[in-house]
Amino acid sequence: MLTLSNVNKTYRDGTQALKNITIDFPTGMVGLLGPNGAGKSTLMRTIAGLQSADNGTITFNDIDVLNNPDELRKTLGYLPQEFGVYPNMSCIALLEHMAILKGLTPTQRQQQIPELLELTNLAKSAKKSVANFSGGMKQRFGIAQALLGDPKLIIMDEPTAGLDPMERERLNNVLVNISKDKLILLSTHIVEDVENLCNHVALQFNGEILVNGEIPELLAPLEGCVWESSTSLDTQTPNGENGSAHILSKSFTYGKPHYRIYSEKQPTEDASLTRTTLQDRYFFELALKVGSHAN
Ligand SMILES: Nc1ncnc2c1ncn2[C@@H]1O[C@H](COP(=O)(O)OP(=O)(O)OP(=O)(O)O)[C@@H](O)[C@H]1O
Repeated sequence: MLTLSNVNKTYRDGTQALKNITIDFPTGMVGLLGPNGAGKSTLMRTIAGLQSADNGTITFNDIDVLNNPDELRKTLGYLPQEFGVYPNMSCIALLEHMAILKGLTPTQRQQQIPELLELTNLAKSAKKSVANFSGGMKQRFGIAQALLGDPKLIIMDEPTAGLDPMERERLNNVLVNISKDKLILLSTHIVEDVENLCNHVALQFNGEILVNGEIPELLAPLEGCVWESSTSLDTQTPNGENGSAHILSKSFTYGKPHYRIYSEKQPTEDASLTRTTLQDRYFFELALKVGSHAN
């Protein structure tokens, strides 16, 4: 269990990136979902002990993370948003090098490196230079290095960013296979990835955690109130006679608009009730904070 209590972070220019974050993350695959600038990377880097918090406490099992980041590092795997420039080394040589830096013994290295290459589907490319890998292969390499030493806490900052659909699917398969006895914290602004992979999710916005829980629990309050419609609402009716109604999202099908509307009663003539998705809850929470964005 990872526990954060009253964690705050304000950057030197006055940006308050974390506002009194108090949250528990259970074992398994956990999604941290939020728009650009929500504070996800700041939170991930702080949990990983890579930057300080102004105050508060973070514990992972019995480790006091903020006061003892070296202790956490022994059981941490971290996949940053940007890896920077890769040296011109083969995939296997670079993994070997990183394993040595992580303190793995020769026996552990001999056992783990081939296993990780298989798991991440890189065995056939082991002798190729990582610098020449495609974006998806680099992300899979990032996961392989994060898993060296069998860490119990794995932090992945936007692992699927910039990947094509096939590579995203490949990466998702790898992630599902490794999440058995570990806490994998995955930050993203792609709702679908969280819905596909995670049972537990925290929604972050403007430095705050808006809601946190198992996905079915988060969807329950909106059940029976999400409608699909090809027509928009005439006006937003936050407290109108017919109860509150607002547009959650607007998309297009073959060029025609398609609305998802939150409403306690049928909001338009052609509206039909539909299954609530995590995206609906996400937009519902954002609308409460900033107003509907989809008129
Ligand atoms: N080193 C820094 N100095 C000043 N402000 C920063 C710094 N790093 C991040 N910020 C600001 O803190 C806020 C949160 O940024 P952060 O990168 O943590 O968000 P994010 O949710 O990861 O965003 P994205 O999805 O775009 O990566 C933003 O307003 C950002 O501009």
